[in-house]
Amino acid sequence: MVNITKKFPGVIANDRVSFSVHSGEIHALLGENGAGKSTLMSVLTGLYHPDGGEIRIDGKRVELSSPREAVRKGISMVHQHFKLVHPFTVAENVILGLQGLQQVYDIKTIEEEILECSKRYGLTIDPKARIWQLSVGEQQRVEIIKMLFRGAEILILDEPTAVLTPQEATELYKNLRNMAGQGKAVIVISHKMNEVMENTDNITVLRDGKYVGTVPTRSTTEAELARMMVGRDITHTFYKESVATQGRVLEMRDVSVLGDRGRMTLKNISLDINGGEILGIAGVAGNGQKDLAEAIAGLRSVETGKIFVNQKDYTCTGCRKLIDAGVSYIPEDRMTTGLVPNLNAPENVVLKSYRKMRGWFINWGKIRSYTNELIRQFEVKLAGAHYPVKMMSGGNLQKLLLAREIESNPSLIVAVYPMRGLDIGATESIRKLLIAQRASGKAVLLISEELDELFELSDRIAVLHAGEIMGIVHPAQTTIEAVGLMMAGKRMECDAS
Ligand SMILES: Nc1ncnc2c1ncn2[C@@H]1O[C@H](COP(=O)(O)OP(=O)(O)OP(=O)(O)O)[C@@H](O)[C@H]1O
Repeated sequence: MVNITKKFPGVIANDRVSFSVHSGEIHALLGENGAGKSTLMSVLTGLYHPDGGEIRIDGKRVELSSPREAVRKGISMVHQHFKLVHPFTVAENVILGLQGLQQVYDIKTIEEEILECSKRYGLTIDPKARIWQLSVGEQQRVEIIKMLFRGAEILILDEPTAVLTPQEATELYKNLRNMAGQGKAVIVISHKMNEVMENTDNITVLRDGKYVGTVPTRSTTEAELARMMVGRDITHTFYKESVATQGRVLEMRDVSVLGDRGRMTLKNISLDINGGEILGIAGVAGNGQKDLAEAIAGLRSVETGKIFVNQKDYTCTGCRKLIDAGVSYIPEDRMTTGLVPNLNAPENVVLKSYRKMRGWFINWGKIRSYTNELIRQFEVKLAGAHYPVKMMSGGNLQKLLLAREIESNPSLIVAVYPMRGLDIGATESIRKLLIAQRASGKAVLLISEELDELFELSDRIAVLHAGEIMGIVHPAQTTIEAVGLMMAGKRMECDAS
């Protein structure tokens, strides 16, 4: 890609960016939220037409006028949000969108070819399984197989490990290395420095829509990369001082909850959080974390048991009452539960509080200046104040959501993977924000897959496995390995609840 420029109203998302990738390598694309990584890859996959610059494959200039054209030229991408049809089988999903629809596909042959492909690249999958039956890691394999089936030579993955367990992430990189070994060019967008350092060959850094440089992974350091990304040193400066805990803010007693498929996904959960305390929830994704957060936020009804907030019973009262009781909720799914994609930033900011405004009409002037203040304080980059938030970059969306929830002065913050998709600078500031909330007497429930993060931030950690709490531990009195065993189903005998 040579001197690629892509402009959106008010933003130059890519400003004469050049980028090359070679067959046989895994190449990381790094940059802060909003640096222009996804835009550059959207240009490469034919989704956006660049305003300037050119793309060459094997030295020859090409026009990628549509995603289909890019696929034809051997370029495919796995997006952060998978594009699979859940009631269909793996094989049916692989066929969807294949070229030459006039051709009749024999599903048996396709299934055999999928098995062959999965063996060749180590991507174990059952071609007959339906997507909804698969774990997130398996769904990602289907997306990769789809790319390979379309003859991809350049494979792009946007934050591929954000939704994976540490074991799945290791497995994924093993597979990607295998593909690179067979001559593919692999591009990975990632915010996880250690993962990039361990698994890639070269790293290209973008900053504010501009190309900063490309460095071989083995001759760089995390500190150098951080400098390239943000233009200054990033230091881990936050200090978690001890805070005298205050009254009990959340209390759950023997709570059981039904999941979407009618199974009990939370079984007899009892836990509590005091003001001035962060309770971490550890566990492999899909072990009841989502339902736990939804039950506390009032989005999922409780089958048995009780939920108290500030000593008042809020069992099954619904989410409005819980918002009024001071429960903030940062959901995993920021685009459908957290924000309304087609509304702009001020409209999203006021969504939960407009009812409390005085008078008959909404005071948009006041809301806009409040939004501007949030944007300044949380360093959110907007696509434009009047644009729907769906046009913002993933990390900036997350920051906007966090800004709304934290600034509503809650007594309890339920944060589900709040650092997911955030760059190092933003991760650091969100960590500091959570610590500051704790210092000001708020109770925080922090759900995360990153054990390091949970150990650093939490006062206590509850480990969820198959919808049950395996134990509650103090980070200073346990090890990551012990928590890992509990995540796999080992029950802790004496706990810190
Ligand atoms: N469709 C669009 N319309 C208007 N502006 C856009 C659009 N897509 C991206 N932008 C803007 O372009 C800039 C670059 O966004 P992009 O999504 O490429 O960043 P990114 O590096 O991928 O960020 P993240 O790490 O947060 O995903 C941002 O300022 C974003 O708001």
